[in-house]
Amino acid sequence: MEEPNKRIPVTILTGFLGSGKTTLINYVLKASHGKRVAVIENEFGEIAVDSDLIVDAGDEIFETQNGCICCRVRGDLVRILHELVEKKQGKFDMILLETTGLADPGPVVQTFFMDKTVQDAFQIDAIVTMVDSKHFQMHLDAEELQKQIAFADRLVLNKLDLIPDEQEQKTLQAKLSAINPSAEIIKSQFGKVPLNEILDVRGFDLEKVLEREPDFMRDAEPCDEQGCDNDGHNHNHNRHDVSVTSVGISAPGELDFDLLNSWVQSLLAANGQNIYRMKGILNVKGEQDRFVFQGVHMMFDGQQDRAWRPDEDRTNKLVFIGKQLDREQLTNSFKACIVAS
Ligand SMILES: Nc1nc2c(ncn2[C@@H]2O[C@H](COP(=O)(O)OP(=O)(O)OP(=O)(O)O)[C@@H](O)[C@H]2O)c(=O)[nH]1
Repeated sequence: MEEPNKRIPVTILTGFLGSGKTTLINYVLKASHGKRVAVIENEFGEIAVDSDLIVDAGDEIFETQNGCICCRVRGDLVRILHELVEKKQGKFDMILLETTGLADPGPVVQTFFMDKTVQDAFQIDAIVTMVDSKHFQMHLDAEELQKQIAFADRLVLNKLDLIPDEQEQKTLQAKLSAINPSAEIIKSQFGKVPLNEILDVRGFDLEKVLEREPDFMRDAEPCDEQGCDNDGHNHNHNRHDVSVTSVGISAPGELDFDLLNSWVQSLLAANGQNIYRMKGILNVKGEQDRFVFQGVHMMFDGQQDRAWRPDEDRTNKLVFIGKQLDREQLTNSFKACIVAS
């Protein structure tokens, strides 16, 4: 076995839907730390847009198949890690692994201890959990969120611009500490954190996990479900709250900006509580730039991003994640914003 310090550190970045994981990744990629970073992206939604939202900083982005790596596509994570060992050895100093907003970090961690090639090549540096200070209390009954907080070595209390009151910030910190007293809490706005507090911190300790959950590694049993695409490692097919679903829309055409605006307003007024997350890259008529569309519950942000590349496919791509999503209604009402050609 190689020396532990020769193994590539992996930062597992977790956090509920829309908490700011991709924003933090972009901050890390743009910062001057001199490290070569490989990013592994895992998305829950039917259509993947995160890899298109990551800045092009010359780093490599690997996308797992859609579906959560904590269950359905765990084998795909192992495949990517093997590829990194076989073809990319010596090309990266660290890995940032972004899990879906609904991931249970436990099985993701197990993956790093169940395969010899992976175990010899990688070492979990820390589990960093992003917490949306504006919305996390709405989801505290979600088991996924509780596990993300409980597993964290570092908790990044993000979006503090939305909670300016210091007393309120302290109350939020106390709530997090009640769930996980040992994780250090780092305050943040738009993912801006001192990088030496989240990277290369040697914060992960399997012994600590085993103290908390003695059966943690014993849970790893082969799956014998027919048709399962997992490579034999443990996972629970009912791990997620099944009432949370995703609707993806992929539609060519140019959008009328005013119609788009009214559509978003009425959508949020009618369904804001149930739409946990929406995001997309849109083609607005008359614009040379991509329009990036982001929503977390009632908070919506739409802005122009970089220019479309000449050979780029301008198909509108968007995804909704939430409860009681009406696919037909969402798709038809969105398509009504496309300008007739
Ligand atoms: N006001 C405010 N908005 C933020 C902050 N950090 C991120 N956001 C916004 O929150 C939205 C979601 O951010 P992302 O970084 O995409 O969140 P995520 O955790 O990667 O989302 P998923 O991967 O879809 O779960 C975006 O519109 C961001 O611009 C912050 O500190 N303050």
